[in-house]
Amino acid sequence: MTAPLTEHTESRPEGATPAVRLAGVSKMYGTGKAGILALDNVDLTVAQGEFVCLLGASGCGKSTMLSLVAGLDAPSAGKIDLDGRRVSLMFQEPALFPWLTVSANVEMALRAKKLDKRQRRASALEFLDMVHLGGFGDKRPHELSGGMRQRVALARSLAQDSDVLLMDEPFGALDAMTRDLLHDELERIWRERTLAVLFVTHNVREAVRLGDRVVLLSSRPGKVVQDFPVTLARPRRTDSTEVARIAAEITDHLRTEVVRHAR
Ligand SMILES: Nc1ncnc2c1ncn2[C@@H]1O[C@H](COP(=O)(O)OP(=O)(O)OP(=O)(O)O)[C@@H](O)[C@H]1O
Repeated sequence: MTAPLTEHTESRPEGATPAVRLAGVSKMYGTGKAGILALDNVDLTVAQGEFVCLLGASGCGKSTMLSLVAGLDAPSAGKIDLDGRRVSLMFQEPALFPWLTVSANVEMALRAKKLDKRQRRASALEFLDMVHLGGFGDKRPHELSGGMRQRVALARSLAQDSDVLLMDEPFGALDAMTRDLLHDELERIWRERTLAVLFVTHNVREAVRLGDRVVLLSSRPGKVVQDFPVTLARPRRTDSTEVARIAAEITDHLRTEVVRHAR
């Protein structure tokens, strides 16, 4: 096993404003003998403007963590503090309404705002422009490619005006080329809007391509075991030797966690 890149001490930049704080968070599904402890005493902070990628074996509680931060479920113990920030969640499946146009799908996210119909439409088109889908507003989802549909989902997430973007393997179903393009777009938007991003992936290179930090969870119950700061200059390339080198080191640690679970 290679030496750790860093032990698990939080590598968040000093003085940065915390956007998401998990303190001693545990999640138990069910009770008694049949209960499943999905997360165990997790401490994690994501700063505003920080991009954090979460890696871990299948079933270690990554999606559980996102759903707790999104407020879809409550922790069994511990505290999650967002300090009033708005959160949006994006999944591997874009989950668009097939009977609505692309623009109307994004407009759905704008309904909470006090905008009239015309303003909503104009705003939706701006968000579609942001993800390079200007001109596709009147199409239906089935007329778009998988990558374009994920762009619509991203536009819809951004339209929610959130400060925190939670992404659960959002590009997992896409081909490598499309994924690369979406990495570039996501990185640009993240920077422009100073978002805090918590991004779940199984793809170690993707984590190193995107993350300011890569956080490794143990096998179930998920605990933060290591926190790898990635200080490579941006934009990075998934196929660069530097990304590959760091990804290989992190993969060694991930493999140790996966093997521990398999025993
Ligand atoms: N609603 C639920 N009820 C009961 N158990 C659940 C529920 N949601 C998740 N679990 C269990 O909690 C554990 C963590 O699941 P979770 O989906 O968070 O893991 P994950 O790391 O996202 O997995 P994967 O990488 O395979 O998507 C798993 O054992 C799962 O079976």
